[in-house]
Amino acid sequence: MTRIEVRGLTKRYGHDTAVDDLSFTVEAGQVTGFLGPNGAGKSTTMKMVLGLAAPTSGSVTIGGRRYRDLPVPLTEVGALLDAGAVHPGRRACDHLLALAAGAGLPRRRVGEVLARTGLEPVARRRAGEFSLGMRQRLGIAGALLGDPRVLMFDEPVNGLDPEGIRWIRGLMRSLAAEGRAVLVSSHLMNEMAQTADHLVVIGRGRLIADTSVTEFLNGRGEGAVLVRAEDPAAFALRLTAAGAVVREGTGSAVVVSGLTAEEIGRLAACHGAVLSELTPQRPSLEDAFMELTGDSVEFQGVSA
Ligand SMILES: Nc1ncnc2c1ncn2[C@@H]1O[C@H](COP(=O)(O)OP(=O)(O)OP(=O)(O)O)[C@@H](O)[C@H]1O
Repeated sequence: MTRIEVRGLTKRYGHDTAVDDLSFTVEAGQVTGFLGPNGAGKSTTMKMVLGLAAPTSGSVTIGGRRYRDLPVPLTEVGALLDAGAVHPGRRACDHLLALAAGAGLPRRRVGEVLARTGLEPVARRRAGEFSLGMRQRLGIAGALLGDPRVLMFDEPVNGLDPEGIRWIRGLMRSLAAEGRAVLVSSHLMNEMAQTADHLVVIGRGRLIADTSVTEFLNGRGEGAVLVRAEDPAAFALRLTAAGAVVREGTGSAVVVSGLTAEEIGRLAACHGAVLSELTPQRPSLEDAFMELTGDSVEFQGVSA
């Protein structure tokens, strides 16, 4: 099984450390979400996987070999780093034919990847006339050309409409189902939770979390509890006396932290309070992500 292995990877630009002693593995048959705020070092790491940037120290291998030691790289690893990197005057099919010829791949692969990415009807149009979604598909067609076992996509859903996003999600899932190792970067936790099996989270170049999505979702503790009581003011006093922190919610509801839903239910039963709602509020995925990466955000705005 071909996998990407990142070991002690470090990249410094002058005094700045973009990637800091990073180690993780991208397994075959899975979509691994590569998450981090802007400037976390995701693109730099991906460039090092592809030999486009040299590590200051550490190593990264694809199927046990460094990128530069791969005899025909396009057949081992495909990547979409920048969808804009196609000459605007080139027809989509000519762009792919040139890539195929350069890697010694048969011409039939061009037809196959055009079909897989839904670009057949526009194959003879120039890349400069393409929408962002079509350019993304063309970039992905190029990544798939050599039928590689490892695929990397840098922010593939950025700027896409819902249809484009759904298509990319489906494609990632099907590539993983074919046994390929798929690494996808994003700064959106919600997006990754819907697509990925595994998450590698980095901040300021360092590893923050390396976990399955299921583990991550289960590990998020119970947050506050939404409570709707017949007499909210009276029950709020009971809650505060029991050590809870009570905030106003929408309508007559209050948001309670410091007690579990079960404890609040018992308290209500004990005092004969009538509740019409008792709902644990799980912190959103984005909240959980912000909590994880909060200290490593490069530029923080000041809220009013
Ligand atoms: N060629 C370069 N020269 C100097 N600094 C660089 C270079 N490339 C990246 N950096 C710096 O390295 C850090 C990591 O950047 P990188 O683009 O890898 O982050 P990222 O996680 O991909 O961010 P984003 O989500 O914004 O694309 C940033 O502080 C960036 O300014």
